[in-house]
Amino acid sequence: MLEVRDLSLKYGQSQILYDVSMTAPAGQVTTVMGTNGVGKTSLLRALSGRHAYSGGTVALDGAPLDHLTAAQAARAGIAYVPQGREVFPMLTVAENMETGFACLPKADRKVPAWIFDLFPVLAEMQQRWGGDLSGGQQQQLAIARALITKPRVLLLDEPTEGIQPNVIQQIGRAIAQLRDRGDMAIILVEQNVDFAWRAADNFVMMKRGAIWRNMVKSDCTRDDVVAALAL
Ligand SMILES: Nc1ncnc2c1ncn2[C@@H]1O[C@H](COP(=O)(O)OP(=O)(O)OP(=O)(O)O)[C@@H](O)[C@H]1O
Repeated sequence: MLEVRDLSLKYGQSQILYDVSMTAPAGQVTTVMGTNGVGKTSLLRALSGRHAYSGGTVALDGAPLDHLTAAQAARAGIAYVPQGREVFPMLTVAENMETGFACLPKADRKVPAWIFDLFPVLAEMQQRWGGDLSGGQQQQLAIARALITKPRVLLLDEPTEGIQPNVIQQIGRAIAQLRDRGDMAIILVEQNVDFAWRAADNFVMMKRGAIWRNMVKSDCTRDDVVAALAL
C-alpha cells in the first residue's frame, strides 16, 4: 500500500498541492479525478520523484520513500507513465522498452513474455521507430516500458487522452489484468468518466490542490462520481 500524508508542492512561490493525504492499496485501482489544473499531474510528479515536494511524507508498505529522485523512485518500485507518453521517437520500440532496464539488476534485463501478451502489437512492432507508432500504440509502449521496471506502484496519467476507442478498451483490459494480479497499486489520473468508472475501485476527488472527497466504487454510482466532479 502506498500512503501519502499531508503532501504539499510548490512551483517557485506558487503552492499547488495542499496537505494531500491518500492511500493506494495493492490490487486496486485508485483513480484521481478533478478538473483541469487542480494538481493531478503535480501529485504524480511528486510521487515519481519528478518534482520535489515541500512537505509531507510518502511510504510504501510502511517503508518511508521521502524525497527520492526519479531514478531512486523507479528503483523503489514506483513507475510513472506520463501524460503525453514521452516515447523516444528516434528509438525503436524494443529500444524504448529497454530504457526501463536502467533500474534493474543485469540478470533481470529482459522483456518478460507476459508484457507482449498484454500488448501484442508491441511484439509485432519491435523494430519500428517509436515516432512512427500511432498515439494508442505509443501509450501501450509507455505502459510496457513502465511495467518492465517491475513496479509495485504504477502511476498512469490520462492514458486515454487522444486515443481511439478500440485501443482505450485494450488499455482498460490491461489495467484490469494488472489489478487482478494483486501485487501492484495502480493510481490512475483520468478525466474520461466512463473509463474511470470501469477501471476504478476507489475515487479520490481533487479540488484546488487538495483532496476534498474519497469515494469507494462499491458504495456509489457513476452519477455520484459525476455529481462529485461537478461540485
Ligand atoms: N512546471 C510548472 N511551473 C509552474 N506552474 C505549473 C507547472 N506545472 C503545472 N503548473 C501549474 O500547476 C497547476 C496544477 O497543474 P497540474 O498539471 O498538476 O494539474 P492537472 O490537474 O494535472 O491538470 P490537467 O488536467 O490540465 O493536466 C496549474 O495551475 C498549472 O498551471
